[in-house]
Amino acid sequence: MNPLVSSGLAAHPATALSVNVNKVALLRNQRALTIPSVTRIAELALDVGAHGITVHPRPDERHIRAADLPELAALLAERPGAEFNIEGNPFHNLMPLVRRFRPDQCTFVPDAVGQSTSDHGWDFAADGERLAPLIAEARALGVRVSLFVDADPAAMATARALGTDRVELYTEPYAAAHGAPHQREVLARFAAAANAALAEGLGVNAGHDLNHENLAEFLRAVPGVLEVSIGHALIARALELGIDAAVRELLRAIASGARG
Ligand SMILES: CC(=O)[C@@H](O)[C@H](O)COP(=O)(O)O
Ligand SMILES: NCC(=O)COP(=O)(O)O
Repeated sequence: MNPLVSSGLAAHPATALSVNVNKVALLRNQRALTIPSVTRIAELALDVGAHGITVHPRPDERHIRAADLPELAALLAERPGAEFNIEGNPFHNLMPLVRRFRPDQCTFVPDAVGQSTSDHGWDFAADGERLAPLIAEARALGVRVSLFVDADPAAMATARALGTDRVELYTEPYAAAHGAPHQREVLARFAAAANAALAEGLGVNAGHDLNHENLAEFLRAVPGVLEVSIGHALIARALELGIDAAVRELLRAIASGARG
């Protein structure tokens, strides 16, 4: 049963929380040591109710390394229902990892090799033709595919035609608008994009710069969000509160958003 429901945090199955552990690896990589342990933090997050773990092993291995994935995959394999989501650019280093680890989900992100962080969704006019066979390959391996997209309702029919299972709405524009006068307008755009995706039969994920302060409002305004992946702000909060409390804080925000 969904931990949110079993824990009483939600009256019904709600949006799943996937904890992104990139920033644990970023800190670990500053020394030739094994602490903080990416796998241990992932384990603690799952223990307190996170639905899954997300990693974004970038080609330069600035944080998550390919060597981190076997232990994480083994941890998740021990947890029935817990999901492993591997993000990356399928034209760079992602596909060999998808083929080897066959995660529950892979999220195709159009980042350039040296890009400082993810900051835009796919340009299907430019890349759609190259994406389609890779989407088909991942799905044939039994891996759900999610495409990282901007909140553009007009792009959802193309996303569907490319064969993806889900889209992940890039939420930094919402996070940047949170609390500002134009927040309502920005949320309306995200709601329109989510409704367009749902109308195409796509699942809706969301992520980037979501946090305990902005998450509930997002979920109240944007329909059908199956999964949020949250990393940077969660790990920052965990430095203050501890990982248990930081994850529980987000689970409460999800439950609050689900209640409307
Ligand atoms: C795709 C996305 O928005 C994030 O999942 C991404 O993993 C952030 O990457 P960094 O942690 O390297 O900023
Ligand atoms: N896909 C978004 C993600 O995994 C984490 O993004 P962030 O919370 O680190 O901005």
